[in-house]
Amino acid sequence: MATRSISGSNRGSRLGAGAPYVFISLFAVAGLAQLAGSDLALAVGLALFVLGLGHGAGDENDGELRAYSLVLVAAYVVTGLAIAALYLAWPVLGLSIFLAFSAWHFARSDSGMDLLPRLAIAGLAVGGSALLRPETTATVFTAALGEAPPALLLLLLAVVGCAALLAAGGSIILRYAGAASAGLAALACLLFHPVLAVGLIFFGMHALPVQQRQVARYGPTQVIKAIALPTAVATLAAAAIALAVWSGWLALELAVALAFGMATPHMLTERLER
Ligand SMILES: CC1=C(/C=C/C(C)=C/C=C/C(C)=C/C=O)C(C)(C)CCC1
Repeated sequence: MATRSISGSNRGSRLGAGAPYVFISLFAVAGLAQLAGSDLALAVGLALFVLGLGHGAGDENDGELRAYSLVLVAAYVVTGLAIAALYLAWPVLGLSIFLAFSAWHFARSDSGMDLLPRLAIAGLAVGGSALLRPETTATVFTAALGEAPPALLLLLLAVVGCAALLAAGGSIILRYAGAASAGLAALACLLFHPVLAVGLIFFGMHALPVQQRQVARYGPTQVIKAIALPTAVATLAAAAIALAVWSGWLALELAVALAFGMATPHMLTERLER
């Protein structure tokens, strides 16, 4: 599948590009969840986001992966809460900024893929569902925002999705490394509930390849030492938030604000050692 790199941009591991089998297995699980109904699709989609938390739980800078210091943890949480507050004050602006950061973050993710498929995957993650499943996407955004999203935002996302679809097609024709993944990302957006499609792209094409690269570069012991505690805390927090929303204790908008807020410092600080 990932047969050739013409850009020469693939340093080190090509796991992300060369592991479509992992992704195909995940895709099959997602397909079963989708067939079982939208509740399970949503649950599996959210679970995939939680499974990917570890890729950003360590402080990876200056060619090293270490545990976050207490000062950095405090700065991270304060920044995350400030962004969550911003999102609650201006949800549409907050969502737009979050999606823009996410696209940038996915596009530069060190997944062993060439640039065009990486751009395709990034564009599909934020705009693929708006293009291919517009009604469900509008419903999900309405629930997340607490208000209907502006038509202009949905249109812009669909345009991004369209460009990304073309980039995925181009990647396949030109047989870039990562083309198979880009094609599967497009298929996911077409076939799956938006949260499941984006969860699959996030975990299978971003978090997992990044984590695999970390293990290859620093060794499993170093990775576990750096990420175990924050991953456990973040996973417990995510489970507590999900439970609180499910039992009606926490408004969904607040949970989404916390999720977007806590993901943003990671996108801003991670240099991915390029
Ligand atoms: C488009 C779209 C979504 C986008 C989610 C994104 C873009 C998440 C990005 C997460 C990142 C980048 C985490 C850090 O590494 C939602 C909210 C699931 C709702 C359904 C449609």
